[in-house]
Amino acid sequence: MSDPAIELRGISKSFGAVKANKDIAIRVMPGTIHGIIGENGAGKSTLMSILYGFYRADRGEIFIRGERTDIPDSQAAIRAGIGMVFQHFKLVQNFTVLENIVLGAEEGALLTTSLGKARTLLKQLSEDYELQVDPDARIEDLGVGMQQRVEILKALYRQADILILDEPTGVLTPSEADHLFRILEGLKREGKTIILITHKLREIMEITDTVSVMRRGEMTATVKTAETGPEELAELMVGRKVLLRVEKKAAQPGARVLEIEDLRVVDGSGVERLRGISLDVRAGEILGIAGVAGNGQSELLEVLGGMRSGTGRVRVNGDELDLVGPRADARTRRARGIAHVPEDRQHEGLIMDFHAWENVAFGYHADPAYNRGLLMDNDALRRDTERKIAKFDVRPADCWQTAKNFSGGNQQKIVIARELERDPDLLLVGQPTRGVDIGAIEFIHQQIVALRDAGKAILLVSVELDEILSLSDRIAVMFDGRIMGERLPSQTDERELGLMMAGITDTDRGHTHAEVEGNLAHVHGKVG
Ligand SMILES: Nc1ncnc2c1ncn2[C@@H]1O[C@H](COP(=O)(O)OP(=O)(O)OP(=O)(O)O)[C@@H](O)[C@H]1O
Repeated sequence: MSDPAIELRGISKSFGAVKANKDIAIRVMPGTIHGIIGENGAGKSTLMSILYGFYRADRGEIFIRGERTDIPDSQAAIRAGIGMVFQHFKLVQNFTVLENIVLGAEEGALLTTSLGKARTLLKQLSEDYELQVDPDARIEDLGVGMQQRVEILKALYRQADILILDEPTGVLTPSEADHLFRILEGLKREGKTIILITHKLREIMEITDTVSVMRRGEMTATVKTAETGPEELAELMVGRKVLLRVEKKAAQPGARVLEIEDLRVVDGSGVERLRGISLDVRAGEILGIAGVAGNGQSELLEVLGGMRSGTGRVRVNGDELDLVGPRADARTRRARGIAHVPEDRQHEGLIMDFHAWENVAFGYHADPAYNRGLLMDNDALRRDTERKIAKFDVRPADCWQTAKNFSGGNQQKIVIARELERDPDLLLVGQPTRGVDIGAIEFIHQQIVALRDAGKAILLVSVELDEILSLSDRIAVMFDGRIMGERLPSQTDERELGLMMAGITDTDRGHTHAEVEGNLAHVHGKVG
């Protein structure tokens, strides 16, 4: 039997008191796709960062193709044939594809000669692996799916034969994700080794050969994918049975809480992002907005949350909201009973250098419960944060930890805890479970349903059709700044929603698959 492509022995890494990796052992065989799953904060990204030379392990050894290898930095990882495709791409936005690919891998002083050679090699790689991209396109003009292809090409150009992908499908449309999987299968056939980190068990079942489970810093199990199933994996990850479907009673919709008429938003470059949205959400109801990212869903949440201005009419509990001017801000919205979980937690949901408790305190400054005369009652705020952190199982449960040092999923839990615990009349929630593990997804979904059952109105935006279909009482599909139509979850399916998301309605069915793909590519091209 051949040596493992990667073998880690006894890898440990601590950040202060947090033991992110404890005595990890794993063997990844060449020519296989090896999945790594685990709860938020289990230590997956830390382990991959050690393998890619971003962090140094406190202890332990790395063997690449049977040879003990020291990986002090990412140059050493690249020399060892390891490539990494990040969640947040590291491409230079105003460079072309070709320039990005050669960047850092230039051969000599004469960049022009190497650009010529690079172009030939790039063309070859694109053909071999179904990774077509225009070498002269600027990154800023490409959609996320294309940018990801560039990242993969960049690794292949550097002759990586081990590829690490950290949650690669989080930002992709379903058809882009399918394409990515075909690429990964192709790479595997060529003998490459792939490590795939994902929270989506469906992807693990579909594409991996072997799957390893991390739990609280330890590698707790490695199983053959063919010999397991989603329920068993969920239990291995979380240590208990997890409900993979949302359990909820039929909705009991009451009065209209949110009423929107002809809402329009024009962005900074004069492009109309919302082109006359009309919809309403009742008390005790979840309205899900399905759509490919970039079709106006973000602008909808932002204008309702008081983060950008618009025109049209919006009423909450019968009272008109200002859409421009000083009273169109987030603070006024909060006072009107609106809570907002923004889609982009790192930029809009949290201040990354602030402590957890300070982040949980946002928006509560005017609350008499936390005021002591003219000053904030910080002790009361911290006690309150401790309660919320415990309830939402944020790990580590430390209100003095800075936001940036929590794992991605735990950052999301902090924002969700803050906003859901406001007990709002209207909850605006964007991508509530992005990057969140299945145990936490179950919990967050239960909390959203509980809020609905308490008679609150919920406007949910998600690119995950599963989530939209299982949580929503009604679904509206957005395309190109408009509502394409509404459906009841029981009367539709992923296929119909997928077509509507590509701008195709019942009346113009009969489009070919290529036209739908073309439409989607068009949407992406515009979004960049
Ligand atoms: N630079 C850092 N400083 C302090 N603590 C850190 C740092 N990086 C990670 N941690 C902690 O190490 C633990 C493991 O985090 P890691 O990001 O590896 O988890 P993960 O399994 O990738 O989680 P997720 O699924 O949420 O991305 C967490 O408790 C996290 O808070």
